[in-house]
Amino acid sequence: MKSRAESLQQAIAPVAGVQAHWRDYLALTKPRVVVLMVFTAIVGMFLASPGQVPWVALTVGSLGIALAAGSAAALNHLADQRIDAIMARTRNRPLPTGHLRPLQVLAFAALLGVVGLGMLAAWVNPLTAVLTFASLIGYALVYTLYLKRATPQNIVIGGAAGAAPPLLGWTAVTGSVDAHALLLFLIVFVWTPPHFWALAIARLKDYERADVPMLPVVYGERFTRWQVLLYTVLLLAVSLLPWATFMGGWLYLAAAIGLGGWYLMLNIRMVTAPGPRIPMRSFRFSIIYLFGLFAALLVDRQLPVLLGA
Ligand code: HEM
Ligand SMILES: CC(C)=CCC/C(C)=C/CC/C(C)=C/COP(=O)(O)OP(=O)(O)O
Repeated sequence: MKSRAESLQQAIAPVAGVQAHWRDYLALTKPRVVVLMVFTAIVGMFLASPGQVPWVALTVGSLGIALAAGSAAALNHLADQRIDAIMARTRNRPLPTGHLRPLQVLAFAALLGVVGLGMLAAWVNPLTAVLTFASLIGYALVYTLYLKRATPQNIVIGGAAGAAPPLLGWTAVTGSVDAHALLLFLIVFVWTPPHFWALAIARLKDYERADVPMLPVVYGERFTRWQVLLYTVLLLAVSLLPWATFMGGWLYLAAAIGLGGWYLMLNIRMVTAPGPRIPMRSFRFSIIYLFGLFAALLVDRQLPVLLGA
């Protein structure tokens, strides 16, 4: 019979012959996703600030949000290890390959979560800490453990967690929720379904094999392609609201129309051209689109400063 210490030692030791590497820990945090999220948070901070962005919000706020999001992503790896081991796209992740053990992942997620939320509570403000905690729970528990396995609308509802960062950036500066902050949240919220469903179409076989009820698995590929197009039209309309409400100027409007027009054309081809090529292109472009749209908001706001006016 093993002692508790031996069992614990076995749970946190790497699988024989497989060395855990710092890259495995980095992979747990879904770094590229978190980078884009933090970028949207930083844009939220700039738009919330009438003058200079407060230094503490910018540095501690961004780091705290990044650590909390990384913690949520690590918990997603932990909860999804069975699914991840089945899908070709995810089977090389640190848990399915045995590079890391569940207890190591749990300890790492707890560390990131406590440090990130602690930083926000201590140096930013309680509202930002509470909303960030809600996003962490929303993604790691509500989306991953429940919605993802329960309903094809999983990412529509669960998308609220991923859409939170611009709102979190805003509250980090002002300490309160504002209609403009909710508008930034709405843009990412409406962007999420076409972002993800394009990938789900391209990786349909993976989701079927893992028995995850993603929209194309339950309602078929054709229906999902139309849903992607529908949300893209809605996104184009919603993306004009920052201009209509004077949060963005003409430069932003041009970017919203240009990027939105391109995304719309691509997703029209989504319903006219069969095969996985357009869905994969649409998924990749969704990332360029969101980055470009938020970059345009930032440049538009900072233009007078950049031009020295
Ligand atoms: C519930 C909402 C979301 C779902 C279900 C979702 C789903 C996914 C999936 C499955 C991938 C592929 C990951 C991989 O192959 O490793 C991905 C990639 C990505 N997502 Fe999302 N996403 C969501 C929200 C977001 C948000 C809010 C952002 C940023 C603001 C974002 C940014 C990205 C980026 C940058 C990538 C590319 C990552 C890479 O190349 O490694 N996603 N997303
Ligand atoms: C605190 C805060 C801002 C939290 C947000 C957390 C966060 C990192 C959200 C990311 C959304 C995402 C990549 C979902 C995919 O999960 P999936 O399980 O469907 O995809 P997978 O199959 O690639 O794991």
